[in-house]
Amino acid sequence: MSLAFTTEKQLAISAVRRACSLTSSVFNKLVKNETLTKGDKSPVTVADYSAQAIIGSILQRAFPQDPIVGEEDAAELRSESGATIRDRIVSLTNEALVGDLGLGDIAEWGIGPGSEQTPGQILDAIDRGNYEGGRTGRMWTVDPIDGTKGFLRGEQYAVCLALLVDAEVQVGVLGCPNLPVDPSNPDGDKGCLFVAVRGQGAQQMKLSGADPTPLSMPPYAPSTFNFLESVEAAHSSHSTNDKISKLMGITRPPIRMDSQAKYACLARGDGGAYMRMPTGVGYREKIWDHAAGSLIVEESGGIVTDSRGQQLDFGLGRTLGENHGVIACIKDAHAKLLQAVQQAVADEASVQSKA
Ligand SMILES: Nc1ncnc2c1ncn2[C@@H]1O[C@H](COP(=O)(O)O)[C@@H](O)[C@H]1OP(=O)(O)O
Ligand SMILES: [Mg+2]
Ligand SMILES: [Mg+2]
Ligand SMILES: [Mg+2]
Repeated sequence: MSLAFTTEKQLAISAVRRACSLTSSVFNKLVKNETLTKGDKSPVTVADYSAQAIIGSILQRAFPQDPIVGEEDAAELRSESGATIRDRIVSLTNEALVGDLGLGDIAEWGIGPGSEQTPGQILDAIDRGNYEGGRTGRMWTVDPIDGTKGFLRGEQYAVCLALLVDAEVQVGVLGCPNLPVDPSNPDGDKGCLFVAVRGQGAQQMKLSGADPTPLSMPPYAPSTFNFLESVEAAHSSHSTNDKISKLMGITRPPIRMDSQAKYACLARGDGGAYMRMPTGVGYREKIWDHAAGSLIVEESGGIVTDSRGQQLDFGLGRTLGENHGVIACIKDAHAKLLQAVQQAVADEASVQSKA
């Protein structure tokens, strides 16, 4: 019997790997005027656009019927002021597309020597990410660089791609170019790829595709349990985590890291929970920030819910809807953690109502 989603899994690995080699090489060459600030004040670089163009272009060739919910769009690049950055993105994308075929790559996906695209095709590949999402059918979701701030600091970031079918994540891939392959040797080789298919487990491999190893989360051990959380205090509430941590009796400090690399690290046994509690500014979490990572954690034996204990709903459109936070955790610690979360949320609400 052939396994479900074999082609989709291989394609997602190939696309993410190609995008990762681009982001790594751009990091070393990035110049100041290659970073723009978007309407919401967040940064976006030529690497974000080019990585989305690569993934969009490969998906277009392999699965032309599948819509894509992607973080970036090409509107700015189509404007007159976007000409310089557009030319750079076109040449970076083509450089990456024509790179030699690697393990599992298929030339029919529009990669390898001779696969150049026109500027118009490259902008269209980025704009394929404009799909609004929804509850039914197949769709991909892509975050070409998750944790752009981490990328710019030379720290953690992730290239993220997931396939959803009827609002359920079926395939998830995270490429983490700056993540140590062996967590016990932080100064050793860097560059990991994490992949999961629903019902088939999760694996870590090197970015080259070599050395696939199954992931399985360790059982709950109170003495080593701690939180993974954002570096940026504006993205999730450090102070709420601190209260939850005290209620749980956790003594180890949190591990701060940008991007969905937190899901990947949790899946391979770091910390014990990835906590993303809202900061109260009305921000809605995006589906591309959680689809791949949540499946990787679930397929490694973990559990992912919001702060009410409910499953994340990927069928609401481009966002996860009203923000009740995200809690990804070792399965047998989840009930205890949820109790502490609800206590902390109730305490915060009562302090606010008295203020
Ligand atoms: N106010 C906010 N609350 C939560 N997440 C945010 C907020 N602003 C931006 N983000 C998103 O958080 C993600 C990074 O998370 P982390 O802090 O865990 O690394 C990015 O996708 C980033 O979006 P963007 O890509 O638009 O910058
Ligand atoms: Mg961004
Ligand atoms: Mg991003
Ligand atoms: Mg993101």
